[in-house]
Amino acid sequence: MGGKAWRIFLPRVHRQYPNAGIFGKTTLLDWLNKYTFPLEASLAATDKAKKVYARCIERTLSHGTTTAAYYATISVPSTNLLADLCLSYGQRAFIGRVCMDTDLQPDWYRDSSAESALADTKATIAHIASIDPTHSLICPILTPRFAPSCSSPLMHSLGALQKETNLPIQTHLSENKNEIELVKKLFPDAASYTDVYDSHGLLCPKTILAHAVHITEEEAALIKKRQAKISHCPASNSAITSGTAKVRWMLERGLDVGLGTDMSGGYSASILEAARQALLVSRHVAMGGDDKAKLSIEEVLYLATRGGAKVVGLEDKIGGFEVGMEWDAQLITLGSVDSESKVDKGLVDIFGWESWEEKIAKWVFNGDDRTTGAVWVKGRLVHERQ
Ligand SMILES: O=c1[nH]c(=O)c2nc[nH]c2[nH]1
Repeated sequence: MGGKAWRIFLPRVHRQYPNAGIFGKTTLLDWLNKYTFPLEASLAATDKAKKVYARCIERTLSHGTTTAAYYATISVPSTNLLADLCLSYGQRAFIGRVCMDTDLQPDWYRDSSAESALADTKATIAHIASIDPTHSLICPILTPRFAPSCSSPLMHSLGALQKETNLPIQTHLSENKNEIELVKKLFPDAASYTDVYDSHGLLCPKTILAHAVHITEEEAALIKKRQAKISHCPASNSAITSGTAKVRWMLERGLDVGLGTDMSGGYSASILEAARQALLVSRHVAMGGDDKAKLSIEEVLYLATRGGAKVVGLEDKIGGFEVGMEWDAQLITLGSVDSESKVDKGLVDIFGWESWEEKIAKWVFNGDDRTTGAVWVKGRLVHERQ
């Protein structure tokens, strides 16, 4: 496979990158309080944020991630810094200044009001307009963290801003059962968790809903009707014990699904790892009695490439090799075992008798950043393995 190129996208990353792998036995709500809010708050210090974000971008590029949707933090300077860094490294990115104004989060890490959250969101939008006016590489993304984090006025104002600007939106949906119970308590009049977003004008074709592990038939129908998109985050869903999302079930209902690493709920910066985990989680769903739930290698690679491109609304530009698309690609190099059984430097042992499909399968299960030789975004070489 050396000399061939393959594309990979990453529709979702968090700013909690330094916590990758640190989650203990927590689940979503205690994980947020114990690990996530303290780290995010600390990134208001721009020298620390610079170190963290630069490494995160280098790391995701080294794994072949040409496009990322980032949840930054509530801090405008450090969110703007993330946008600057993505632009200078050449990574295509959606940059979200996180909105969260309720007392779910501690007073030392939350927006002081819906008005200030909106004003700070606009400040980041203005900054990105100043560095990339046509959003050719960097685009703002409206980011209400999740329903329990946001007051109704804040969600309404972000819904109105979306209508005014046509910018994309990202948020979390139905990740964990305790979270769903909390949403029911906080929004007793809503028909469902998904309906909370819909009734605030936040569900549209440009909405990326992360997780959606426990959505009901009615919620799937509403997501389909609004043409909102789903980011499946299998590593995170397992790591913080959220549940097994039923991706086959989503696809059968015509939903658009891509993959997310969701660091640091997820432990890895690699979208290839997310593809692997999506395949394995689908087998856990199958073990629950639905054998057709299993996803194939082709299907998880679709989710990681064209699926992800559609989730971020760039399916006409990236995700495939059609004439007229932009050159976002990675070069993948496998190993080879020679006749004396000496192994070359490659990571994946190819003996020479494997079919093309078998080589791809070996790569999916055994590859990592060492098999990513080079990465291009919009034709620019943004990573080369030394
Ligand atoms: O995976 C997640 N990461 C987060 O930061 C978050 N916040 C709310 N819900 C969340 N889920």
